[in-house]
Order: sequence, then C-alpha cells, then structure tokens
Amino acid sequence: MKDKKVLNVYSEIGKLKTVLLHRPGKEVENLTPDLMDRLLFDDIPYLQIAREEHDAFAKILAKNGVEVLYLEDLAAESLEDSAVKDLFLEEFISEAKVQGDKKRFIVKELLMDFSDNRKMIDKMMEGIRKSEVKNYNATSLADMVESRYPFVVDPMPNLYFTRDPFSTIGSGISLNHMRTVTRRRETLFAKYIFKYHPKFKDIKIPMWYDRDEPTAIEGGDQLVLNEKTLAIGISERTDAESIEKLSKRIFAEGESFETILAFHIPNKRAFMHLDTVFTMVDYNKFTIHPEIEGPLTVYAIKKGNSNYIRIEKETEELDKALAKYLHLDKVTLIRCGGGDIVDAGREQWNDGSNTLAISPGEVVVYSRNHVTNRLLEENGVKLHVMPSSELSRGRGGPRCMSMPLYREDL
Ligand SMILES: NC(=O)NCCC[C@H](N)C(=O)O
Repeated sequence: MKDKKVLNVYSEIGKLKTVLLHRPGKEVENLTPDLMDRLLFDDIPYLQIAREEHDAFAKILAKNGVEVLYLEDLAAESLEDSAVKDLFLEEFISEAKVQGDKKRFIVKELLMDFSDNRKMIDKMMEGIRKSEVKNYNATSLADMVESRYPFVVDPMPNLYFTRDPFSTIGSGISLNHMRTVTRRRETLFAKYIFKYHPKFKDIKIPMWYDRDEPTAIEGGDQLVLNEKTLAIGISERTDAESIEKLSKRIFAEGESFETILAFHIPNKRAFMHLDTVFTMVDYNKFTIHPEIEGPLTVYAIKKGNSNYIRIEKETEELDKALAKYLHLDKVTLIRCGGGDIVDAGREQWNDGSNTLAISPGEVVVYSRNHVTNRLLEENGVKLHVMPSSELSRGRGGPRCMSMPLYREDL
C-alpha cells in the first residue's frame, strides 16, 4: 500500500518526488514602500524577472524527476462543490477583515464573478484594490478614517514561500498558526486543499497542528532530519509551547519519530526561521550560519510515559549532538560564507544557508551565494544553481519556496 501514499516525508534529503510551489503573482506588484514592513518584504521584486527565476527553479525540479504541483491549482481544484466554495469565500472574507454586510457582499460578488475558480484564486492571492470595486463608497467610520488606504483585501506576497503555512511530517500535516496576521490567511488554502481536494479528501491525514491553536509555529522551523528525529526552531516565528503540543501529538499517533530537537535560535529578522540558518544537505552534512553557533541552545524532547514528554538540555557541541541523534560517526557543518563575518552576513541575508535537497548530497541553491556555493562543492555536494536577483528580496531561498509532499524513504 506504500506506493498509494500521497504524503511521505521522513527526511530532509530523500529523493524528492512531489513538491508544492506557488508561482509569484500580481500580489508582488501590490507591494508599496508603506506596506513592506507589515507584509514582511525588504524590497519590491520585479515580478517579470521573479517569475522567470521561479520558472527556472521549477524546471530544475522537473528535469530531476520531481512532480511540481502549484498551490493555486490545488486550491482551485478543491472548490468544485459550490457549498465548499461558498464556505471558503465566507471564511476568506472574514479573515481578510472585510467589515460590514455591504462590503462583504460587494467583495463576494466580485470574486464569484470570475468564470473559473483558478482566476478567482489568483485574485484572492493578489488582493483587491478599492479602485477595482465598482461604486466603492466609504460607509463606515473606519473606512472614512482610512480613506487613503488602497486595499479592500490585502495582497498576500509571501505565498511563494510555500514552506511556511504547512509542513508534511511523516504521513501527516502540521497546519500552522502563523505568527503574523499578514501570513495567517495563507493557511486557509491548505485547510481546504487537505479537506476537499480529490487527491486528499478520501485519506485520513493526521494533523499534527492546527491553524486555530493559540500559539505560533511556521514550516521554516520544521525540519525532518530522519525517520526518528525532527529539528524544530524556537524562533521569531515559533513558540516553545507549540513544539511541545506538536511533539505530544506526534508521539501519541505512533509515527516513527522518537526525538524532537528544539533549536533555540536568536530572535532576529534575518533568522526568522531555523531553515534560514541551518539546512541538511546530505546524510552527514549541514549548512549553518556561523552567527547562531554561539548562542544556540538545543533541547531534546523524548516520549515519556502516557501523554508526557521528557525534555533534556543538550550539553554537547552541535556537531556532536547531531552525530549522536542521527547515529553517525561524524557530521560536517558547512559554514555560510566560509565563516568570514562579512561573506557570512551577506550570504545568509540572501539565503546562502537555505538549500533544498532533492536527493542526498544534491541541492538547489541561489546563484548569488558564490562563497557558500563553492564550499558546498568542495565538500562534495552537487549543486543545481538557480537565478536569484528578485526572489531573494522576499528573504527566502529554495527551501522556503518549496513544500515537499513526497520524498522517497532513505
Ligand atoms: N522558511 C522561510 O524562511 N521562509 C521565508 C519567509 C520570508 C517571508 N518574507 C517572511 O518574512 O515570512
């Protein structure tokens, strides 16, 4: 029955078979300097080039035998039933904070007017400007006060970082509660996909986390090191409480995972997730940003009696601790920028430590991080290099832009 499974991720490096991407859309052109901070961008990517770069990424994956699925297609295909579509629209409009019956009605009508669901999904992701709504009148006090604000529905420019709103862990899904309001609506697409898409609706998918939980966790912090070990960042985006909850659920369901390593990394914009400073590239090789090595504390969470967990603070150095938990003689930590403070700072900012493994020792990387890329090659890692001028302006690299649904077991 194993080949019938649609979700199977028991490592970071097993041969990648199916992955979920989002091709950047017009939401990126709805960024303005005033919105950048709240919408988590540091600059405005040039959409045409960003799309070319993204297509180059998808081509590398397809050429290497990976089935590439798009979030926007799966979301549209999940809404065939009109009652489901209605529910989805109502939820989306509420979460987009469209207030007042009249405004809700106008927005719903605008979205329902699209001839096909795929175009409607594109519009939802892109955001709706006030200027696009026929006869838009400021009726509420809030509307009048915010009359210069250009959107009725905010754009969702972070959607091309498909790694974050949910994660495949083993045969289950962690449907994440995103830290920031701007990214919270992203998980709504996944909620409907896993419930209603023909690919998933008839299988029982264990849910390790739910978007309605009060504490935050994001996919960039969730790494599957092997079939027994996860690493999860306690970070700017993920709370320690969320990791405890997720651990208890995973241990209770009888999955193969036995240890969850919680990596406490500094709270800093540049290191918003664990995968911005640490990724796995081979059985015994990892990239790491040298700036986190000093302050890093690792806790090992293990299954205890009944519904309890045991937590121990790790006292070994990171390489020794990893070797211990992964049952290896030795692991190599490949330092971003070669450990030079300037090269490391610059290349980590542009996701030099954020590699996507497509099989053991074979990774996709951004072209601009030439110092780190050379080091990876010197350490025997095979590189697939993608262009990276525009996509990198959103502060995420190849791992952040891809959500594996299926990896071959090691
Ligand atoms: N896993 C990742 O590190 N994803 C990158 C997310 C970048 C996005 N602009 C954000 O701040 O959430």
